[in-house]
Amino acid sequence: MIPDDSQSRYFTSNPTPKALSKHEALVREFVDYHVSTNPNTRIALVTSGGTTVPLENQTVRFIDNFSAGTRGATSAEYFLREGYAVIFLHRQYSLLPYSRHFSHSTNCFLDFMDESGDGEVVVRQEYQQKMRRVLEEYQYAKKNRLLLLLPFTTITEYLFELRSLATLLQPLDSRALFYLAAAVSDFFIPRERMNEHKIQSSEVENGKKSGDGKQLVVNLDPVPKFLTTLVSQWAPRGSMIVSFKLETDPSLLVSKAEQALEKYGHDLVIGNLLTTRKWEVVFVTKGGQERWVRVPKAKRSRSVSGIEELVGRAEKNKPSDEEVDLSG
Ligand SMILES: CC(C)(COP(=O)(O)O)[C@@H](O)C(=O)NCCC(=O)N[C@@H](CSSC[C@H](N)C(=O)O)C(=O)O
Repeated sequence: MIPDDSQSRYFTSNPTPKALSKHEALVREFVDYHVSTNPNTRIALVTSGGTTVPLENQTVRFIDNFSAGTRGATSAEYFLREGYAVIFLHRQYSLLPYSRHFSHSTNCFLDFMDESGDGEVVVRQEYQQKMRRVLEEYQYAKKNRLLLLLPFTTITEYLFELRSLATLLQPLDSRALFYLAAAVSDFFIPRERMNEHKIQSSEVENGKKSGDGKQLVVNLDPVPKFLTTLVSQWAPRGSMIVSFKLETDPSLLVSKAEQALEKYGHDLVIGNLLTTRKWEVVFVTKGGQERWVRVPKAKRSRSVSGIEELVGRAEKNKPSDEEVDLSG
């Protein structure tokens, strides 16, 4: 399928991200290393966090979204535990695998530390077991080069990276898996309509930036639908592609997930609602099958990634039918 004009135009009218060539070199080395050390190696490209839409080329203001990267960071840990090597394409400064347990403002690492009797700084007794587990997994991933962290910020950086990384994973065929948990902007300002410099409030006040009143009017275009091209061109033949569908209206979720599956022709859509995303997801597959997966009420303080069942599906095509407890 030839990418439609809007997609081609998107890549030709937006500058290639400065970090792209460095990231491509890192991915080539990562893939070569794992394929040479284990020909059966499986690599998951996990995207995580929210993309921004700049309002000015020299960006002072941008449109962002709510995503903190919990889904992606949590799921990446499960992929690593399942033996995948993981390329973690994430929003810069969003949550990361392993450090997510201790980095957020609600989980500040200093709250896990204390001063021992002889003045040494130590991990408090009640956190020793958890910290040890996370530290061991982190050190194992690092020692075996299983986790490659690549940051993005804007929607443009994300889409350029997604196209390049998918193409670089081609040699892996069915050993590649795409887990698209990033919250991707649906609207953007085309470069030709983008202010170069900071929008001056004085321009808005004297009506230069709006129709009649003193509002700042911003006209956004829809981001071209790249999932089609990812599925039909960029991604390796036989790779498993999982996207997420986010809604706020429960009555839309399953049907929109089914429409996405129909439209893009990939393997699985994991649907989630903004308000309940941390403890329930719905797996929607071809043929309109839907399975809700929920974290039991008693464990809802921890996020759900849905990954065990997903990996089960990836490995065996279908998980067993019983309800699963997926507290992350
Ligand atoms: C972002 C969350 C909700 C996780 O939240 P945190 O744990 O706080 O990070 C994630 O689970 C999710 O739904 N991610 C996907 C959200 C999203 O943008 N989905 C797109 C589909 S994939 S983006 C592809 C693009 N729009 C296209 O169609 O080509 C959509 O709903 O439309």
